Amino acid sequence: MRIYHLSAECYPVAKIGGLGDVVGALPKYQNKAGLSAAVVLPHYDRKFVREHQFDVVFRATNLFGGKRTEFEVWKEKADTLGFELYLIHIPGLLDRENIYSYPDETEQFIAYQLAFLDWINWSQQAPDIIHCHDHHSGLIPFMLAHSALYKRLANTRTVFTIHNGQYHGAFGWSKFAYLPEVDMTSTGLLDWSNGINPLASAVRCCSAYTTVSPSYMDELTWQSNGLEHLFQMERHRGVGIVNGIDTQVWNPETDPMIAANYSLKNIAEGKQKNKEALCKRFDLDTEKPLISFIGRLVDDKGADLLAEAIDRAIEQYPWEANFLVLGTGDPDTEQALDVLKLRQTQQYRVYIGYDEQLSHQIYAGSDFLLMPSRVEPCGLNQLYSLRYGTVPMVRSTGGLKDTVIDYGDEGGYGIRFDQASVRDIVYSVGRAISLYRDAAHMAQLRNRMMSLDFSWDRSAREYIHLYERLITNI
Ligand SMILES: Nc1ncnc2c1ncn2[C@@H]1O[C@H](COP(=O)(O)OP(=O)(O)O[C@H]2O[C@H](CO)[C@@H](O)[C@H](O)[C@H]2O)[C@@H](O)[C@H]1O
Repeated sequence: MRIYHLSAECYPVAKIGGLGDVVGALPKYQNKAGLSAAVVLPHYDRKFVREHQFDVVFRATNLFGGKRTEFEVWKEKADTLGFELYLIHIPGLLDRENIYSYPDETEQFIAYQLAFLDWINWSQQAPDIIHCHDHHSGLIPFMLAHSALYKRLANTRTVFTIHNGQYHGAFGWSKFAYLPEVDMTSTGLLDWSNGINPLASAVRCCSAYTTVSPSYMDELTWQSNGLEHLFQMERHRGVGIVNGIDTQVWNPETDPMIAANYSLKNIAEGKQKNKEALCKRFDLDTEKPLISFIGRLVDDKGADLLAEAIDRAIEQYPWEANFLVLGTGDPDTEQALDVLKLRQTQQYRVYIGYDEQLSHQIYAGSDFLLMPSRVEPCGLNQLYSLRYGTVPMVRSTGGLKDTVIDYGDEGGYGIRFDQASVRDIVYSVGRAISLYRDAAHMAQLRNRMMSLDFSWDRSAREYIHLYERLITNI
């Protein structure tokens, strides 16, 4: 079975968040299971691309917004990632460094999707499945189904995975001219609230759509930034599949980015060494429990609550816990967290920026990982923290609800709270401090967490079942 994954991100080529992790891992596990899965990204002028060799496997010219546009498809020569990696290269449009936020982002992603379809259409290779991730490739199901240009691909099925339903990639009808010739009677399938909405269109036109956890499938029906009605109508066509983690990249036993490797056999010693290294770097004492946050500093992650919650927790539990934040995002939140340093000089540290290595060190060296998310389609941080024996402290929402059981419940291992509020966070910090004081209980929980299996093997199989079902329905 041949599958192409289309996405804006893929670790380690281009990653901003969890989307990159998933697209960098799922295809690898699908190939391990006997499929032929490849990833197609826009071309970015980034470190990985500069440091690896590529062949140009296809070159053509198409019409884009009435203009003849040259594009190339590059393939990474050595397949170093465990899957074939293709880049769509369009001079002047898809040859830049950043992944997002250019003023012509809409044109960039439309051009990427068109070039991909033209490539597989003209080179006469119809895959079994095109698996689109988030709105950046959300127009493909529509174009495939409603443009006569792609009739040759009639037997190809499309799967659309929603990693974040808050962002739709919507744009005005004035840009309709960038799309290829389509059946004009079907253009209603592009529209939502008088604009072209790639996410809504993908949900309506794909063969099946998925969310990255079952709970998030339900949440979209009442919280999806204006698409609630659509998700209520289409609910029966959706499947929730919890993300896995790449256990090769995220493995405390072999992870080259952390201070000391450890496994189930020497958890206490391994955690201690990593905590010492991390605390040394940030000038924190190792006696207190270390509660950390890693992530994009946006309201969906509850990042706007952090500064006040940490400030209050330190006031309420003086000298009882240390806090460390790693993140980048909204300027106001960055500033609030930065300014807090001046007020809380002993028990709080922050690193504003993106640092992959530091994130590994924090998963390994912290005692608790805080995730006060308002919205969390799946969440990977809690899965990484479990793998590294760090207790996740999560708000009960989306995938966090599906993957973390409170330590007060049978078989539990994490700390859960109901509201994304300063009060609930501070209360959970109190629970973390009490738990930390009970060394035997902590040791038992660490054992339990590190024995859990959230690898991609299981979730990759669920995607394969879905593909098989779609293919046999042809
Ligand atoms: N400043 C920083 N420095 C270093 N590393 C950083 C970092 N900020 C974030 N990261 C890393 O980025 C990833 C974040 O992944 P998440 O799944 O938690 O969130 P995200 O919202 O990006 O993903 C969306 O897609 C994923 C994948 O489906 C869903 O799990 C999730 O719920 C959804 O919101 C982790 O690997 C984390 O370590």
